[in-house]
Amino acid sequence: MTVVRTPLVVGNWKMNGSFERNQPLLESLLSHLAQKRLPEVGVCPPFPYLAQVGALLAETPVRWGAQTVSEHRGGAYTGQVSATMLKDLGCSYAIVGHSERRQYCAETDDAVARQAMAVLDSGLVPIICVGESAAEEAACQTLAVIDRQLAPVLLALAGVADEGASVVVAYEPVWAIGTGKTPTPEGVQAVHTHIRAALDAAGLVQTRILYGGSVKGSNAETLFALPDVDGGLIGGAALDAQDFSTICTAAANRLV
Ligand SMILES: O=C(CO)COP(=O)(O)O
Repeated sequence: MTVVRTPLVVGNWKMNGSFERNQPLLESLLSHLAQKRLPEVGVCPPFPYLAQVGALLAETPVRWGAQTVSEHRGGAYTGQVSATMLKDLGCSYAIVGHSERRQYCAETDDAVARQAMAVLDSGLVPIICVGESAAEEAACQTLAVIDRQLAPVLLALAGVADEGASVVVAYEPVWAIGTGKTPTPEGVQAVHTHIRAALDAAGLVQTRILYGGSVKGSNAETLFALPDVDGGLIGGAALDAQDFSTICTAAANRLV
């Protein structure tokens, strides 16, 4: 049986944007995307801009989501935002376990798995990030690190395997983020093959695997032509409407 996975491109704005800059960026993006064959496309601005972005993107093909989320459902967790609140804001996605959160906010593999389940339980799609550091890559630990990061997620998802289409995994080598460096296409494919096998073994055949880390308009086509790359998670290039739209169009080549 051939499994069809809709290609997906998500822009992670990180801690960038302002009310003033968001509107022209999105208007320009929408005009670049108009009349194009599109994959599924989303943007994840900082929390304060979700309502603005949601209002600008309502009735357009572009969806929106958050960059992190609480693992808790509600209550005395000062400063945290729950998945149901994101749902109220019209979000489609929440990124969890981004390496910047693992690094700067000490998020653990188990906490990331709990966040992913909170997102899933609220009817949103978790985009679960995994990836090795430069030191881990140099020590040939890439696959071991990814297995360790994915293990609690796969355990938590064991009971909800039929929700595979509602889960996304993003492979982001930490050393490729914001550096202009990317693994070779063979290197990307090797890791994606490994993740694909782990997901398939867990019954998550519909789960999409994105690549992230210095994706640009200039390399997107090569990366998205790889058999197990279902799209991309884009940082810096998502802040440039033209570059981001080129990346989106490259992913549309995967549409069947
Ligand atoms: O971290 C990333 C997306 O989540 C990737 O960032 P860059 O595309 O800027 O390398």
